[in-house]
Amino acid sequence: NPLPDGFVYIDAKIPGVVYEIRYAGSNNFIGKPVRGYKAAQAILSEPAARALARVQQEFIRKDYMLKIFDAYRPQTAVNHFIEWARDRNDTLMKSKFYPKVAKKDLFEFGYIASRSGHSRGSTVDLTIIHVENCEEVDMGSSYDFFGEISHHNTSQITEEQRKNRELLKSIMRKYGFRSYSEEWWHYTFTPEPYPDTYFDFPVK
Ligand SMILES: C[C@@H](N)C(=O)N[C@H](C)C(=O)O
Ligand SMILES: [Zn+2]
Repeated sequence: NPLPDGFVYIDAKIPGVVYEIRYAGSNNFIGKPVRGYKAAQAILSEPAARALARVQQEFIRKDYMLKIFDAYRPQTAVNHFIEWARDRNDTLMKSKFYPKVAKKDLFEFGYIASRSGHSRGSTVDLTIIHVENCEEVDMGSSYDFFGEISHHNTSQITEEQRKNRELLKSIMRKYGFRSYSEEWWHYTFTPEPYPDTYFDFPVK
C-alpha cells in the first residue's frame, strides 16, 4: 500500500521487529478494533524509522529485540478514543487497563491524548523482548495499563523492573527518542519532522 510521502512501513525498514498492534484487534482498553486501523501494521515517519533501526541494531547486540504495540495513529482512531471516553457506561476493559483510574480522568491524567504525538507520525509505543524466547522483558506493568505503576518515577516497581525501563529509555534516548513520564512504553522522536500536523490516513 502506498503511504504519504515521508512515511514508511517499519517492517520494510527494520528487520526482526515483533508486532502486536493492539488497536487493530480487541486486546486494548476499548475492547474492540479501533477505527482507522484496517490492518495490523506499524507506520512511522522516515526519520523516526531510521532512528528506530539503530535502536533495534543496538538491542540485538545485547540479545534483545523490539516489540511494537503502536506507531502512527490516525486522528480517526483518536476520535474513536474520545467518543468511547464520553460513554461512561462502557467499562468493559476497566479491570485490565484502568482499574484505579476513573474513565473520565484518562485524558486529564495524561494516559490518552486528544491531540496525540502518534498522529504526527514520529511516536511509537514499544517494549523489548528476549531474543532467545521472545518473552517481554519485565517492566513492572503491562502495555496501556493506565495507573501510577506505569509512570517512570513510580515507587511501585522492583529495582530489576526499574533497571529494565532504564535500559529501554537509555537506548531510545541515545538515538533521539524522548520518553513520556506517564507511560514507560511511549517515545517520540525529536526533532519531529511534522510537529504541527495531525495525519488521518488509515493504517492498512
Ligand atoms: C493510549 C496510549 N497508548 C498513548 O499513546 N497515550 C498517549 C498519551 C497518547 O495518546 O498520545
Ligand atoms: Zn503512545
